[in-house]
Amino acid sequence: MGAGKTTVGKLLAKHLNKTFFDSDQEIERRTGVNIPLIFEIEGEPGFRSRESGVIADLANMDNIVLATGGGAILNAQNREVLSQRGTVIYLRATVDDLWQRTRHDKNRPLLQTQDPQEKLKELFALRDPLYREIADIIIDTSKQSVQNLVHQLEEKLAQL
Ligand SMILES: Nc1ncnc2c1ncn2[C@@H]1O[C@H](COP(=O)(O)OP(=O)(O)O)[C@@H](O)[C@H]1O
Ligand SMILES: O=C(O)C1=C[C@@H](OP(=O)(O)O)[C@@H](O)[C@H](O)C1
Ligand SMILES: [Mg+2]
Repeated sequence: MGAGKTTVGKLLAKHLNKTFFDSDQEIERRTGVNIPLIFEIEGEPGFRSRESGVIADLANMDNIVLATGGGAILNAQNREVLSQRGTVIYLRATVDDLWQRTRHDKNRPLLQTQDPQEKLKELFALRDPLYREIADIIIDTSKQSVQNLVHQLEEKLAQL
């Protein structure tokens, strides 16, 4: 959360002339409600099930850039679908960057806790190895503008 998937993904799609999708936005479009309300009504398991459905559907499409939610990596089926069907980019960020980029946003239910910094630290420890497991490209986003990241990604993609 806060790595820049939605922001960088959207600009990357524009540069590559591909259609952009974001699994969270697609869930919101399909349900007509926002992510916090889905967590409130269905809990994290309900949200994860919707997320897997959306990722499986979108992975059937060609010529797209898909930004997932940060927790999509937790599910083995999602990892399998993403690695089989796509070129997986891991936008790596420090816990401090993630905190700075998410601290004023109330739309991430998992961070609405007493100690969101500790939560980000926990999630990073759990998820970093899983992202590494399927990433084709790993890019460090610290102190880099979104524009700059997109240029670097275009170069790295061309080299694959
Ligand atoms: N490289 C970056 N440098 C500075 N701010 C960034 C960078 N990438 C994203 N942001 C900002 O961080 C916030 C979270 O980005 P977002 O794209 O929603 O991340 P994610 O989808 O991975 O949770 C947004 O306000 C975005 O503008
Ligand atoms: O990391 C997570 O578990 C989540 C990340 C969010 O997406 P972003 O990574 O785009 O913030 C969103 O899917 C939901 O709040 C859960
Ligand atoms: Mg996002």
